[in-house]
Order: sequence, then C-alpha cells, then structure tokens
Amino acid sequence: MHVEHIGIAVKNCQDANQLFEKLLGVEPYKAEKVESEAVNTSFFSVGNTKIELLEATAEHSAIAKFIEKKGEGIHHIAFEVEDIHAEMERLRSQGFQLLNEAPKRGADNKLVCFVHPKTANGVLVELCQEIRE
Ligand SMILES: CC[C@H](C(=O)O)C(=O)SCCNC(=O)CCNC(=O)[C@H](O)C(C)(C)COP(=O)(O)OP(=O)(O)OC[C@H]1O[C@@H](n2cnc3c(N)ncnc32)[C@H](O)[C@@H]1OP(=O)(O)O
Ligand SMILES: [Co+2]
Repeated sequence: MHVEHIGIAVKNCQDANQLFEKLLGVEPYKAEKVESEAVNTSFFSVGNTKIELLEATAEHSAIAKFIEKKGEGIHHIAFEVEDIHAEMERLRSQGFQLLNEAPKRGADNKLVCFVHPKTANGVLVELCQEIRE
C-alpha cells in the first residue's frame, strides 16, 4: 500500500492551481470533473504521490459541506491497493466503517471507496485501485 494522493478541499481550483504551481514548481497534469461526487479535481504529481485539489460543483457536495464546516484544507488520504474488494472485506472484518457498499468510479481512472473518519482516528481514508481495462 502506498499514499496514492492527498485530497485538499479548495474553494476554487483555478486559484488553488496557481498557488500549488508556485508551491510545487510544477503544473497540474490533469483536471477532471467527477459528477458522482459533485467535484472538480486538479492533480499535481509530487515524487511518487499526488496532490488532488477538490472544488465543490454543488451545495450537496461533501467538499462543500467540509469547507462550510472546516474551511479549506486537507480533506483525505488515499491509499492505492491491488484488490479493492479484498481490502474492503479486510477492513470490514477489522471493524472499520466503510462509506460505500461497493467500490465506485473515482477520478484519475480509479475505483474508490471511503472509510468513515470516526472509525479512523478522525481521518477520512480513501482506498483506490487502478481500473485495468
Ligand atoms: C471520488 C473522486 C475523488 C477521487 O479521489 O477519486 C475524491 O476523492 S472525491 C472526495 C469527496 N467525496 C467524499 O469525501 C466521499 C466520502 N465522504 C463522505 O461520505 C462524507 O463527507 C462523510 C461521511 C465523511 C461526512 O459527511 P457528513 O454528512 O456526515 O458530514 P458531517 O460534517 O456531519 O461529518 C460527520 C463527522 O465527520 C467529520 N468529517 C467530515 N468530513 C471529514 C473529513 N474529510 N475528515 C475528517 N473528519 C471529517 C465531521 O467533522 C463530523 O465530525 P464531528 O465530530 O461530528 O464534528
Ligand atoms: Co481522492
């Protein structure tokens, strides 16, 4: 398992892109809208991991709620796994609360699921598996 990306909630991807370009010295390699999560995302490659900027596209978005409550900032940590179904079963058996019954399509060509922060020391954890066509 390795940290696939760190998700950061931002009010506006365009503004945050400019800030992270200055911070990281690289341009984002991808911008992607994920309708199912009501987010726009922007990805920066940093070493062997990534920064995922997330902007809400609707009031019901998890990102909109997060920013309303906590402001902009680190939102989640995503770990890449080989077999997301097996990992979901393993985590369930370990007592973690999963937020989705089955993996769903995320950004950047991944299947994803989430672990409720209240069962992970206050950290929203995402598991992601590369979609192998
Ligand atoms: C999939 C596209 C992309 C990708 O990588 O591919 C993404 O990463 S999309 C990311 C956005 N989508 C999600 O986050 C989906 C999973 N999240 C959720 O289902 C909700 O956000 C949930 C359940 C974590 C919280 O929703 P809820 O409606 O319960 O909001 P509350 O404000 O009532 O929160 C309850 C409780 O949890 C704490 N909380 C909420 N968000 C976070 C967080 N990101 N990190 C840590 N803790 C969080 C919140 O403070 C509340 O705690 P309390 O002690 O009661 O105040
Ligand atoms: Co993510």
